[in-house]
Amino acid sequence: MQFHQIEKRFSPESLVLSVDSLEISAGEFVSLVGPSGCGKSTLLRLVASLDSPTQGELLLDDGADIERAFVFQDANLIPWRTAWQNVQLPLELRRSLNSADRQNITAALQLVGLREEDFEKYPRMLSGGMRMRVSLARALVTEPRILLLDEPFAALDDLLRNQLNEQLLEIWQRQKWTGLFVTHNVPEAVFLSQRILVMHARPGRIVADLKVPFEFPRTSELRADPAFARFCGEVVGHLAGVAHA
Ligand SMILES: Nc1ncnc2c1ncn2[C@@H]1O[C@H](COP(=O)(O)OP(=O)(O)OP(=O)(O)O)[C@@H](O)[C@H]1O
Repeated sequence: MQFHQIEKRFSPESLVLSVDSLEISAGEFVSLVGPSGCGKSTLLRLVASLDSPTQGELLLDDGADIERAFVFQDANLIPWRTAWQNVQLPLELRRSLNSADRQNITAALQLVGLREEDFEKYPRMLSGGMRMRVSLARALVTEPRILLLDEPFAALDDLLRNQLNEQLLEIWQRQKWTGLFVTHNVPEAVFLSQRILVMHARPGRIVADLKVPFEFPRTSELRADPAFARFCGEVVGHLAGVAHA
């Protein structure tokens, strides 16, 4: 994925996002961190083609038709559909379901850690963490090559967030989609990513592009490693630089 001289304005006088040059390799896991309003969600929406740049060129590998899926902070499940039926939705919007689709729905729900007894439950019967798992399964069932995640775990407690981070990484290592992950949580960005883009507001732009120096697979022990804390400190330093710039 390549950004060339990208600008996004919602009105002529307000430059919301400006990215001169950025390249993200296929299969890379990249996090975006930065203060509120610096354009993180806008950048994701441009990649998803939910919005278009005012200027510049955004090239996606395999062209504009590349399969993309979005996961938001709110699970956005349909209340009158079961977990299984929610995951079914993006497939049924495209075609009538075949038996391979049915297997894929079950596989996606299992992949995110849902038990079979939960498949037939309605969203109100599921915990916040389980709802987010269903939301993730609904994105994965379309077999995206690019997965866009906008603060998906922000509403969850730390323990659950850590657990979902570990599971998300396992899934990524198996499927190797390109991951773009927005978070305000620096340890989460460090734990998940190969690379962190630190952004600055007004206009939104990338001020640091940091390679995360930890090998995969990553396990929960990494969070207790002093090198992990040091690197988080480095990212926070860049953010603080952003805050005081
Ligand atoms: N549809 C829109 N119309 C007008 N302005 C918009 C629109 N969408 C976003 N903006 C503005 O663009 C800027 C960037 O918004 P964006 O949501 O991308 O920031 P963000 O970094 O994701 O913020 P947060 O961390 O708070 O979610 C903000 O000033 C916002 O008000």
